[in-house]
Amino acid sequence: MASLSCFRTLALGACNMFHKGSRPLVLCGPSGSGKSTLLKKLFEEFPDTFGYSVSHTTRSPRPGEEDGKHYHFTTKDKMQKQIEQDEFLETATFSGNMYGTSKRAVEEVQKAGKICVLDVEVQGVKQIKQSSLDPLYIFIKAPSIEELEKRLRARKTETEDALQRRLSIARLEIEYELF
Ligand SMILES: Nc1ncnc2c1ncn2[C@@H]1O[C@H](COP(=O)(O)OP(=O)(O)OP(=O)(O)O)[C@@H](O)[C@H]1O
Repeated sequence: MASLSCFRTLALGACNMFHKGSRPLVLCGPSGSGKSTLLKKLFEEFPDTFGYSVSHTTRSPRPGEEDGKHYHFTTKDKMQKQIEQDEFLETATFSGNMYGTSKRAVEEVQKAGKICVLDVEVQGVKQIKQSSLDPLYIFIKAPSIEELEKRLRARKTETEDALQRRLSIARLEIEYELF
């Protein structure tokens, strides 16, 4: 995959050039652009260099998902309180569930001596830009909306409704260059 070597070079190069301490990387791009695919390969290839921050969510765990590993599973009340206490870098609501990245989740990766990588939606990017995190941003560009649709259909993870929702958000993100 050509884009993987570009991404690898960019991620490592950016960290070598700018990195003092452990400056996080924020990865963003439309649904289907390949963020998870690239991250999976990056973590496989450099397990000691990069670490993923564990997000919070108020949705129920799916079979096989472990608390603290895949997500920090929490309640709306608890998460709301933590947001009020300024413990989150970014939060979003999707399909009635809250999601977010806590400051502590990033610090835990940094304490382990790794560069923290965050995979966030456009709303999250806007919030992170207002925070003190000061990360490096990597935008994964989509080849075309048609290609995104083809990839998301082939991934077979979405219902038709969810797929259409993702595509209309992607279309707006691309048209208005929201990133
Ligand atoms: N460069 C590529 N060329 C072709 N197919 C790809 C490429 N990158 C990823 N894919 C495929 O496209 C689908 C979407 O990729 P992926 O899940 O990584 O996207 P994503 O950006 O993380 O999406 P989301 O934001 O919805 O989680 C996957 O089935 C993946 O195998």
